[in-house]
Amino acid sequence: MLELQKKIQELEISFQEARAKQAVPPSGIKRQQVVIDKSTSAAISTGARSRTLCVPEKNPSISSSVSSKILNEIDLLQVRLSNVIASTGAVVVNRRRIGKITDNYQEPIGRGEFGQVFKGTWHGRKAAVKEIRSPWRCSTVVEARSFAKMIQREVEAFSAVQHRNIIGLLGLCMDNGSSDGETSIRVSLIFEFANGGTLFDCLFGVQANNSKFKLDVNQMMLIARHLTARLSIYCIPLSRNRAVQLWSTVT
Ligand SMILES: Nc1ncnc2c1ncn2[C@@H]1O[C@H](COP(=O)(O)OP(=O)(O)OP(=O)(O)O)[C@@H](O)[C@H]1O
Repeated sequence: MLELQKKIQELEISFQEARAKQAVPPSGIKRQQVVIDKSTSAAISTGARSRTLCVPEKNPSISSSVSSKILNEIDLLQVRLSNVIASTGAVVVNRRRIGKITDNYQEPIGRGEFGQVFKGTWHGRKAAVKEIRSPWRCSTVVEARSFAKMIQREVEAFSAVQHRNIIGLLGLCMDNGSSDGETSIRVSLIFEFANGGTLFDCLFGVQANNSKFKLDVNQMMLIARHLTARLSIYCIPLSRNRAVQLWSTVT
């Protein structure tokens, strides 16, 4: 009996020692906690480290598969956009070409809801390059898809409405603007340059009192007729101050 009690005591002691070892991590891991940074935490984080650094725990296998799905979305969008613009004469160019066209983004000329517009030169003529980045880091496939849909709608609208009074889409560039290991989508749209500014500016804004661009009632009616005739065919909703090429109509 005594023998059995001794054995049970020994077992309890070794069990407690084993529990104590599990609770205290080895010193090597403690040192790693100090040097760990946000960018590497996804690959090697444990619950304890994440709490120490307030970095949300990520499952490395899930995030890398999401990333590759987002990259697939980008590829798919590129194919879809190439198809959309195929019949318009617009072309797909690479990022280096955009740098050349805008002279490395030297001259910003405006800002819209989704990004900046830069002045550029396209085959010897003035152009405007609209830079659109996904407004959020596309960290989920759903986010990437919804951004891709928005871009596709914009490009489809410009490709469908081709008229001398509406600026034409000349080309586009699309790539993955990833940084810090996070994926974002970057799109550049190259447009004809609208010398007359926006239609809104011509009717009500800064251009309205400029004798070169000031419109009389007949010209306003003509523009309205041209626009409505074209838009009634396509029924595409355009934003209020969409840049409209008034140059040819006014001069
Ligand atoms: N083709 C162009 N030629 C000359 N200037 C342009 C052209 N496109 C845009 N701009 C300038 O850049 C500004 C921002 O244009 P952008 O199209 O981004 O804005 P937006 O009409 O508010 O569009 P969105 O709502 O889609 O962002 C315009 O107000 C205009 O001054």
